[in-house]
Amino acid sequence: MGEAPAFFVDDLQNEPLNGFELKNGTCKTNTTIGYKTYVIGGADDGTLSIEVQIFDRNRGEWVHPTVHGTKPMSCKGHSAVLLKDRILVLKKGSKPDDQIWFLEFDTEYVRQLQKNLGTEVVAWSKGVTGNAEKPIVISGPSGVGKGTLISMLMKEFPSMFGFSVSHTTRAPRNMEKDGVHYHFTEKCLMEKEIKDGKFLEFASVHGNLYGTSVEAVEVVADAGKRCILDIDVQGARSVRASSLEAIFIFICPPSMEDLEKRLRGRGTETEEQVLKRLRNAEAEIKEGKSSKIFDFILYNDNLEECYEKLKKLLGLDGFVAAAPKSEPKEIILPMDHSLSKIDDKIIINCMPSELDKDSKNLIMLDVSSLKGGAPGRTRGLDFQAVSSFSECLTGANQFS
Ligand SMILES: Nc1ncnc2c1ncn2[C@@H]1O[C@H](COP(=O)(O)OP(=O)(O)OP(=O)(O)O)[C@@H](O)[C@H]1O
Ligand SMILES: Nc1nc2c(ncn2[C@@H]2O[C@H](COP(=O)(O)O)[C@@H](O)[C@H]2O)c(=O)[nH]1
Repeated sequence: MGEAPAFFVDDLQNEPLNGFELKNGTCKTNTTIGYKTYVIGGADDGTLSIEVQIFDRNRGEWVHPTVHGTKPMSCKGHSAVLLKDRILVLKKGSKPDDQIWFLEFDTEYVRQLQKNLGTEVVAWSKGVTGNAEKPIVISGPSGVGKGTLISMLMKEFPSMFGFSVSHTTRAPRNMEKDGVHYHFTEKCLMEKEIKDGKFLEFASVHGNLYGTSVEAVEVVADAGKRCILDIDVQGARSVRASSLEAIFIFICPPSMEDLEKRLRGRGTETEEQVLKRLRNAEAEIKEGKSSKIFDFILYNDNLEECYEKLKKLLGLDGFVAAAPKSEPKEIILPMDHSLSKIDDKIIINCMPSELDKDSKNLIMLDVSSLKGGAPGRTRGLDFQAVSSFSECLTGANQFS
């Protein structure tokens, strides 16, 4: 706390409008919520970095918040709009997939962090159009055939599913590739990243640390695919308790003897590791069958039959691959724009030149169905091009 020489207290005490750019050239915006003013932006050193400072009006002093989530890259300026629990930040002159960001100040995630850390916290999350399909969590004892079933699904439906690449501290097996099968990492590094909030879940499994990073799940959804997680029962329990809505499937072996045969047959573990995995399997099967974590239990006796059942419960039996999905809507926000807000709709006035004044010059950004947020993406944004403010209220014209 204390001084923040790059910012101008006088400007703030004159109470400029929310989202107003404080000073030409510095490209900062300020947004006042109660007695706090959130100042977003940075000094113009060629590229404008996006920093966050809070001015506490009661105390008359600056607060340097703990900033979580992935921070937006520098840009040529931005606009800011106050929403219920976050500030919408529109970056100017950025690529379509990098122009909408949210600075969360009162979401569940931020409130929890504030409670744990006892400091002022804000968190960044990137805005994404459209929604992600519910991820699929697949659990079961080691050697039951989870990986085999997932590979079959990914091979038959390559454009539909994507695999969540976990982090692990175990050593790679012969054919395993870093970044494909796992992100192979060091224990101390993974522990630090867990502390930094980068993981959706993690667990100690058979003597090694495994975990699903938030990013691992988000990149699959960014690619328009449905994410599949292959994680143990502890991890499934953590995901069940998280805000991620998913379908939970437990794969059971027909018998312990079959499981042992499969594990030994795979030939990837030492005798000591095989015994450890088999010991853990008994407790996992008990929990998988009895706990309320899983929506479905599948017995993997005959592989083909089990695969057919898996496809059936995912609604894929008799599925004929459809034409590829249309590309997501892409718009580029012009540098020169002004903003208005009507309920959950942000109207971006693109200020057309005289030459193209007949064209639609308003973009409506609908923020009524936002989902998710830090430490992942904020999804559910929708754009429409409109030609008048009254059209924004009816939402008649789809952006094309
Ligand atoms: N229904 C089945 N019948 C016989 N063998 C099977 C069946 N399903 C899988 N297997 C074989 O069992 C072995 C273990 O399968 P897989 O590696 O898919 O297990 P997993 O559950 O992913 O294990 P882990 O959790 O250790 O990664 C493999 O050699 C695989 O070919
Ligand atoms: N909780 C988590 N468990 C995970 C994750 N990734 C894999 N696993 C589970 O670990 C065991 C062993 O896997 P192996 O590749 O060493 O045979 C298996 O049950 C996996 O499901 C994770 O990110 N989190």
